[in-house]
Amino acid sequence: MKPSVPVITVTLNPALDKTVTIERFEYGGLNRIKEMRTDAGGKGINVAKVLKNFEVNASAMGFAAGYQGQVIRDKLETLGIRSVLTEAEGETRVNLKVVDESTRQTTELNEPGFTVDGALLEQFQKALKSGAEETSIIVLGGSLPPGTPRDYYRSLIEIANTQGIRTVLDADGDALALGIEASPFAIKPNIHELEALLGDTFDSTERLIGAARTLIDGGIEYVLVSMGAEGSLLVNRHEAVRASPFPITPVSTVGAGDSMVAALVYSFLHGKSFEDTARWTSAAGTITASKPGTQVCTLQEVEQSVQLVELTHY
Ligand SMILES: Nc1ncnc2c1ncn2[C@@H]1O[C@H](COP(=O)(O)OP(=O)(O)OP(=O)(O)O)[C@@H](O)[C@H]1O
Ligand SMILES: O=P(O)(O)OC[C@@]1(O)O[C@H](CO)[C@@H](O)[C@@H]1O
Repeated sequence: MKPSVPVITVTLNPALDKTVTIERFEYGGLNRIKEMRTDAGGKGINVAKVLKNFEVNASAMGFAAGYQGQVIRDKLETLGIRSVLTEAEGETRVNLKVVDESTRQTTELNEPGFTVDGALLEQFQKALKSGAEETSIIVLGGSLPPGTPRDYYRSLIEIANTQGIRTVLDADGDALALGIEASPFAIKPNIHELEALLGDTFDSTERLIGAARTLIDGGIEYVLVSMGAEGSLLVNRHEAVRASPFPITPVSTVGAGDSMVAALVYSFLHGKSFEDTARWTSAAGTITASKPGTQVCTLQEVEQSVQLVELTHY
């Protein structure tokens, strides 16, 4: 019997994340690297890593190319994550994450990635359709590789909708703007992505809730907005809760947003209350922000800290 796979994550543009730590980053100067690590990255892949830690069976689908693509597959296999990454031509990107120890800030340098063609994209749609037969949630995350039509997420969400599968979209720019036209079940923009999407700035929680409700009126069920150290806001048609993270020493915030997406999926699968969902997503993001490289939170760490998240109801 085939094992049931409740979640598929889609990463069309994966990356080998190379995180370098520098004592004090000097723009325009010579910077000596103190520590370095590489992780399998890309938003959907990070979500799959967290779900693995949360004991949820997930399949990481998408593309990969060349030597770096194989490194990613091998790393996922070592982590015990099932991956179905269709081979593309060229080479998978290396995304450089520079952690400045003095400011605790991370600067990200993301490559565009390999180029894909129409035939490969069509093949992927078919693979997703048949792979999703036993799936209840599909997560679509990250940038689209060059050659991908900007409305590709919309087409994948439409496929999921016709199969009665819930979707969570975490993208920015046109990929997000066009993707939401198909009414994904949930989205997780950060505040900057949301402001860019709606062409406005939101200087109060009330205004932010109003913006989220505009999207909900368009057919999305849940909007989770992340705001870095300022925490997050979870909104649906009836409720809105702001979550303030517990104090941490940020080490590398890369993957923090993806950990929130994974906790959102986990909360949906376990039928958690709206309030608990706000706690779980916040705790997951916060713990990952306190870890080096693209390393992510564990189930035990999140369970131990959910009660430390402070909630404000609106
Ligand atoms: N400096 C910080 N201190 C405490 N918590 C943080 C900090 N930075 C991030 N977090 C936690 O991580 C969550 C997600 O952060 P952020 O809004 O930066 O996500 P993001 O931009 O989607 O990140 P990424 O795309 O790199 O995964 C926040 O809601 C918060 O809980
Ligand atoms: O360039 P994209 O696809 O928008 O984002 C890719 C990326 O920055 O997102 C993840 C963190 O969320 C990293 O693992 C990866 O390098």
